[in-house]
Amino acid sequence: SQEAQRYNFRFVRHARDAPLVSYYNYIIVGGGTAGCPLAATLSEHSRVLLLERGGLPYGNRNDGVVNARARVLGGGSCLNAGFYTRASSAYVRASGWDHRLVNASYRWVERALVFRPGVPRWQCALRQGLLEAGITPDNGYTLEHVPGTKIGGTIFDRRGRRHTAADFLRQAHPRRLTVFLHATVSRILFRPAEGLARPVASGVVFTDPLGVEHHVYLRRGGSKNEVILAAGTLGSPQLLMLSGIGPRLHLEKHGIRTIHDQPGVGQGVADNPMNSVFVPSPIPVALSLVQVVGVTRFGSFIEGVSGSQFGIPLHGRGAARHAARNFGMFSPMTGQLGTVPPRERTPEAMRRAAEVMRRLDRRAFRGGFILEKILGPLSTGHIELRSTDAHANPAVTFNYFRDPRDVERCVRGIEAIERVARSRAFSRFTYANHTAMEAAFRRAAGTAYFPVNLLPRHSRDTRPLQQYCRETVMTIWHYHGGCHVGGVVDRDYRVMGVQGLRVIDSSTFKYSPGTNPQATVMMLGRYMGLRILKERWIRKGAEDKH
Ligand SMILES: Cc1cc2nc3c(=O)[nH]c(=O)nc-3n(C[C@H](O)[C@H](O)[C@H](O)COP(=O)(O)OP(=O)(O)OC[C@H]3O[C@@H](n4cnc5c(N)ncnc54)[C@H](O)[C@@H]3O)c2cc1C
Repeated sequence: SQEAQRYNFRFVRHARDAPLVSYYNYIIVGGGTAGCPLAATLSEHSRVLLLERGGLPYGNRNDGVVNARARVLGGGSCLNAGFYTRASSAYVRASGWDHRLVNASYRWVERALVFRPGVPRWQCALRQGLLEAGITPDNGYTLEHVPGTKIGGTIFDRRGRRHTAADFLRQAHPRRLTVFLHATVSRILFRPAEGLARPVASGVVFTDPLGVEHHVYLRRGGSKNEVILAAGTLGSPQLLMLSGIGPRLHLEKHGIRTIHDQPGVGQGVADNPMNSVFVPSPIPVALSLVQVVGVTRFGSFIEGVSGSQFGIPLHGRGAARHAARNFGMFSPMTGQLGTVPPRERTPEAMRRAAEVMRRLDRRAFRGGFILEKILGPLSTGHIELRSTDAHANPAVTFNYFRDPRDVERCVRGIEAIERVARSRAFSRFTYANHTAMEAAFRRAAGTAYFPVNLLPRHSRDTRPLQQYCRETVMTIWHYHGGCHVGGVVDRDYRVMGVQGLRVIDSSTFKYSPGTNPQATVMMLGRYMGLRILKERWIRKGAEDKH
């Protein structure tokens, strides 16, 4: 695309043009939120290959809880809500990170793609409502994670244009970095270590869209050369297992030869439950994604998105025809709240879903969501292979709300949302006469046909808010874990029990950092890139002296 050309991305190529065999100092699997800053940083001094199964983001306009993950250069940063906010200093301390280097890495990220949002009225009302609801102090605009209410950063610029982790590649060394797109890595290669018990990663195999296998090896002679997985929470544990690193019994079930029996791979994955309340507005509401957050002291973070009728012209000719086909964020076809499961999206299912939506009162689409995400969470699950095909999604179980403390956090979050919705500050965006509005909605074809997840109803809890939390749980797409620090990787993100292999992405987190994770995922890519380069040069200096 023109944009890619403007950025001078001559090092980005299609996998079908890749040689069948090639050699690099670092092979990074996954050009996502962590992989791009990592590749840009490592290319400052070494030959780096970045392999991404998706395509370019530029020029592209377009358990029962339905979820999504990215397949594009830039990863999750290409489809997320764009909110940018750092981890708390307690999180940084607990992670054993170097505070100074963390701050320098956050600043590097922020110089490249973080903006201060222009806050529309609905978000201003949310902010004031949060303060009225007692989520204080008012911290103004800040990227820091602090209790109270604040405006955070965004990766959308003032013109509303999204910037993504792929933008970091503008800072890469253009002759030291090679990126292959549409390159799906199917396994990591190992060679037996001479005289050592631990197997050594020696390269990877990837397939191009024609199904041709390409082998990439680490250059020999450099003991610091490495394969680094940055394939995300679902991708990295999957690839470790496909390569023989994981729970032995599970690998044997799929006929995979065990390279290293590692029971922690795929364990401890978590997805912060998100529950939201749609607040219908008597007046049209401008589109806004997350800009404001209330950081409560009871372990719940409150945010909002508004103007869900985006894509529907509010006035003018063609508005009705357009509205009949487009439900914006609710769209069964494309919207993040589309509730027809991806595999069931047949034309007939889509037609039925659209029909139900068409019967709803148009006013049902005017307003905004106030949502809450819980800290942690304490409920965790696991990832398992479904097959040995690297293109197939693994099976993921998050066990939402298994730990009752998660439910209580949700309940307190929903109570806070109710206070915000009833606040004086929010009054122009809510109906004074709630009962009349509810009756209008009930008449309009019934929202019962409009579930937000595929979970059974009324199964566990009879207390109304607890039940509301369980029944309306969605994802906020902040899933993490599966390759925990201390379980699968050590504090330097090296996979324990093997050599020459690290994992650097959201799969290493035990808890989701800050209120929203992308800032820290990007920071980690830069931070670990700098640390790996430093290790390399210290080592090289020592070797040069001998
Ligand atoms: C809809 C949505 C909304 C969100 N909103 C926000 C928000 O507002 N603020 C925020 O902070 N966070 C948000 N997040 C979360 C945030 O975007 C993620 O936590 C983050 O992107 C995870 O980064 P990652 O590097 O771990 O994985 P990813 O960014 O997903 O990168 C993994 C990459 O690896 C590639 N890959 C996987 N397997 C292979 C393979 N075998 N071979 C080659 N390539 C492979 C994938 O295609 C992908 O590009 C949101 C996420 C989503 C999905």
